[in-house]
Parts: sequence; structure tokens; C-alpha cells
Amino acid sequence: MSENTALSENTVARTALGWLESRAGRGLLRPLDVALAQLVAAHAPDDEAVWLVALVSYLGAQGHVCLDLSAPPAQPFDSTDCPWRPPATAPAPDGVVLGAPGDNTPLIIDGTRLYLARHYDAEGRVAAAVRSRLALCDIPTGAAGRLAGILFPPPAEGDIDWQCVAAINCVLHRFGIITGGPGTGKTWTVTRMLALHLLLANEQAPDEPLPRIRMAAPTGKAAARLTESLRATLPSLPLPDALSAALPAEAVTVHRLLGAGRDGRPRYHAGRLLPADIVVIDEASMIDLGLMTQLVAALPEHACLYLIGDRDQLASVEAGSVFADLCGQGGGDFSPALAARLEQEGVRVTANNGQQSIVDDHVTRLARVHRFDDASGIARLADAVRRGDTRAVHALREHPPVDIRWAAPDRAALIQHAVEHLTPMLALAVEGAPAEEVLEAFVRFRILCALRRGPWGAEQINAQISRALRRNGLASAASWYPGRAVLLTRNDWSLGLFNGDAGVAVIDPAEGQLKVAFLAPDGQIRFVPPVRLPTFEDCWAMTIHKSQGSEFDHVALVLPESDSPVLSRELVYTGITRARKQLLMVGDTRLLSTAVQKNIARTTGLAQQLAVK
Ligand SMILES: Nc1ncnc2c1ncn2[C@@H]1O[C@H](COP(=O)(O)OP(=O)(O)OP(=O)(O)O)[C@@H](O)[C@H]1O
Repeated sequence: MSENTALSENTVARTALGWLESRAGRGLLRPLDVALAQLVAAHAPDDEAVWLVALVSYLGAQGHVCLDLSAPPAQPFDSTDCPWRPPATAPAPDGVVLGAPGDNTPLIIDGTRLYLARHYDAEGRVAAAVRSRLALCDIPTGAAGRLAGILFPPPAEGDIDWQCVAAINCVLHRFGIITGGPGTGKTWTVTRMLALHLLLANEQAPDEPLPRIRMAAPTGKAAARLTESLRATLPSLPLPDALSAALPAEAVTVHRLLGAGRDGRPRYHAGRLLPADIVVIDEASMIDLGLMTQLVAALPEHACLYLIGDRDQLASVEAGSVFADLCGQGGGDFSPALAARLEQEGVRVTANNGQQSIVDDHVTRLARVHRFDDASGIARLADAVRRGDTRAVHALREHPPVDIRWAAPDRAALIQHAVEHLTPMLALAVEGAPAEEVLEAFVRFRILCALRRGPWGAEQINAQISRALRRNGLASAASWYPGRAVLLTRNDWSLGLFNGDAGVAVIDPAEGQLKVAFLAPDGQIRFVPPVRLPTFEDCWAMTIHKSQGSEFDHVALVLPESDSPVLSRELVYTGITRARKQLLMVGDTRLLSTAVQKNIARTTGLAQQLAVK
């Protein structure tokens, strides 16, 4: 029997496909969701699998790695005209479309969680890579603590230096996580943690080569910030030159680390492992399940993996919330066994048996902010939002600290504010100032919008600012003028430029022509002729999503006019924490309260895979 005959005889599947196609026609499902359903319909013994595959595929596009049948999220299949509802309990595997773990079927059911096989496999690989790195390393007792004394000043009596704890906890294991908000000294800690690794390696095996260390971040911008931070920190490390030389002076993007070529395919993978002994990934919250799977596949078994990030930030754009899942509830007390080991290393922490995940002991949370002074309103507001404490948010609205201003949604005032703050950067570009200076001025101010579309979305605000700049004589009528800021919306592997990279048009000193300047991850500036750019948009305002991994001195954070599914605590927290010195909050305060109370959880199974049994 041909597939077509099977399909035409399966009248129930026809009903399902008809409904799915109509939804796709209205843009409520992706063509891909329907295509997968069609593929399955040709083989499925009944229509249930057809519906399920479309739903799980749809949820994947919403960031969910799987469907938890015991708590299905809201989705288009909830509409009254849908003849089907997801089952409340797990359907029995049919061995053709729906399989148990280990089966070679397009859908896998594990307990109440239903996956596309590819996602199930990816989660399993990440969990296995983490699990295989949790044992204590073979380091003589007391050595890590003793050598940490060279790198960390002794804490005040009765104080715990969590930065030192994080460094020791990392070097004791081949897997570690350091999480904390902005300015909590994560990068500062990481460089000392790596220095501690080198001191230990040098003491234990002075004749062996030092460990090969690589540092990477998900975006070019984040990698450039990390490079800058590394260069600022390295000179202050009390290390002999031979050891200092083994510390990386620059970070690369994770794609570069994996040697992704023009087609995006990695050069390093399970068949050709990354030549590294220690790998550190910064801004790890931005890494999606797919990229994390590629990374762990390319990692040699003996290599250490350390993830650094802020667990309270938005999850990756693509499916999964790997970093938050791995952090779990960790970052509090350690198990009695680890606390005992840390005490042998000279640090005393409180012990508790409440670990929910086998990863909990590997997570160290930094809470003390080093960058801002204690009075920083931005840090306090970020913390209130992180905790979902609307009262504290309200108090900061009633009595605004010096670094926060609140404004009602007044469009003319916002555009005027933007023009004032962009003027110095545009003036520098017109004068032909060096690209470094123009790019530096460019990160002094940014409007961050919760949404892309709509009256208060980045698209419309960008268009209005461009018009206002022209009206004010700051921009010429030509499409390209010095100071025009753009955000790339597509990768261009041949240019080494990526979706989300922002650049500014400047006069190239070598040729005297207008080129767009980008800061590369290695800290160098790249000049690209405008005609060579992949697709882009204006970058006076950008969405909070796109701003991940970047920081600006002054941020104007713009809320939409009404609630939206994407408006959440994580989104607002991420937006606020992009601001270094000044924050202008624009929008309705009630909407802010709604957002702060809304936690967006993605359905994934990684935490369950790593749960303490
Ligand atoms: N223990 C410390 N003593 C002195 N200065 C510190 C200490 N820890 C961090 N700093 C300084 O505080 C600032 C912020 O630290 P760092 O950049 O490491 O934070 P971060 O958590 O990585 O921030 P972000 O996530 O925003 O990049 C830096 O200037 C750093 O040199």
C-alpha cells in the first residue's frame, strides 16, 4: 500500500491535517509543524500521533523542549473549534511514531513528557556530559584552598568570600556554574579560578604542559565584552609570567570555538574533539539546547566545563532553558560532603541536605555587587524584579533613586530624549572621530523595547527617531550617513558578522569612505562597506531580546501599551540589567507589576534528568 493510499484511507488524519493546515494558513502554526504532521500521518496507526507531533513541534518554536502532558501550556489547540485535546495521561508507545526512550521513533514519551526525538536526544546528551563531570577531581586535600590564598584576599572575620568559594568549587570538579547578576564579579572570579587551575597544575605536574584554556560567549558582542574584561583583569593577577601566558587574552564566540565554517557546520564534534582542557562559557543563559549539545559533543571527556551567567535572565532565543535548568535551585547551601571538603580547603560554608539536583553542589551564586556602589537603584530595582517583589518595585517608583527615572508613555518626550542622547555620537561620527570613539559613544545610550512590533515596539520607535534625526539636521536624507547605527538581522559567515551584531557608519580612516564599523570579539574593529552588509535594521532602539549580552551606560526601557505573552519578569529583569549608570523606565506602572509577577517557564526535562533520586 502506498503512503498516499494509507493517508487517503485515514479519514481521521485528514480531519487533523485539515485543521492544522487552516491554522497554518492563519499564521497560528508554522508550515514546518504541518509538514511534520503530514509526514507522520503517512505512517501513524491513528490520528493521535498526528496531532501530538504538530503540537510538540509548535511548542518547540515557543521555546519548550517538550510537552508535559500533566501540565500542558496554553496553545492554539485549546481553541473551541479544535476537535482534539491533548491526552491527560501518557499515550502508550506504538513503536512506529510514538516510542519509549531508546526507540527509533519521531516522538519519544518519557513519563508524562513528550518530545521530538531530536530534542530528547539532545537533552540526554547534555545531561550525560554534565553527569560525567561531577566527581571530585584528584587534587591533594588543602592544595586548592592554600593556592587560592595567593589570589584572593582573606575575608573579614566571619565573612564568606563567595568568589573564592566559587573558584575552589570549580577547580575541585570538571563541571561548575557561577551565576550572579551584573557586576557581581563573575568575570573577575573566573580569571582567578583559571589562575588557580594553572597554579595547581604547575604544582602537581611541573614538567607537563599547562592546561589549554578556551573562553567563549554566545554572541560577538558578549565575547568582545569578555575580551575587554579579561584584558583589564589579567595584569592584576599575582601569577608568574609563564602561567599568565597560559590564560586566554581573548574570548571568541561559541560558534568560532567550535570552528563553525561558512555553512555553519562545526569543525569540532564528537569525531574531532576540541583541543582544549578547560572551557569557560560566559553569558551561558543565551545558549540554547542545540548549541549546548554541539558544545558538549566536541568536548574531550577529560575537559572541564564551566558555565558563567545570570540565571534570572531571559532564556535562549531557541528552544530550551539549559542554563536555568542546570542552575535549578542551586547556589545556596552545599551538601554536607562538599561543605566538609571546602572546610579542608579553608572555607567554611553552611551545609544542608536539601539538594534537589545532582548539579546543585556545582552551582555557586554571587550576590554581592562590586560594580555599582551599594546605593545603586538599578541594582535594587533589578533585585526586586528578580524576586517578583512588586512592593519593592513600587517603593522605588515612589522614591526614585538618583539613577532611575520613571516616565509616562509620552512619545514626543521619548523621541526628544533619544535625540539628545544620540547627538554626541552622531557629532563624533560626522567629525570623523576614530571608530573606537564613535563605538564607545554608541554604547552610552540605547532604547530597549519589550516588543518589536506595535506602537511602542522597536520598529516604530526606530522609524520615528530616524525622522527626528533628519528633522534636526543630525542625519542626512541619504540612506547612509556618518553615525547611522544598524543591527544585523542575519548571519554572514564570510564576513564573520552575526545576527544581533550592531555597528555604526563611520568614515574609514584608510580610504576616507563611509564604512560600517563593528567591534569584533577580539577587541579589534572591522570596517564593512554598507553594500556588503547582510540584512539589517536601524539600531537606535532594539528589543530587549536582542540586547542580551550587551550593556549600555544609559538605558531607556520601554514597555508596550498593553500586556503581551512575551512580557515577563525575565524580560524586564534582562532589560534593567543592561543599564550601567542610568535607567529611564517608560510605560504604565500597572503593566510593570503584571510583568514582574509573570514568570515564563519553559517545559524541559533536563532538571528531571538530573534530579536527586
Ligand atoms: N573582589 C573584587 N575586588 C575588587 N574588585 C572587584 C571584585 N570583584 C569584582 N570586581 C570589580 O567589579 C567589576 C565587575 O566585575 P565583573 O565584570 O567580574 O562582574 P560580572 O559579574 O562579570 O559582570 P557582568 O555580568 O555585568 O559582565 C569589575 O570592575 C571588577 O574588576
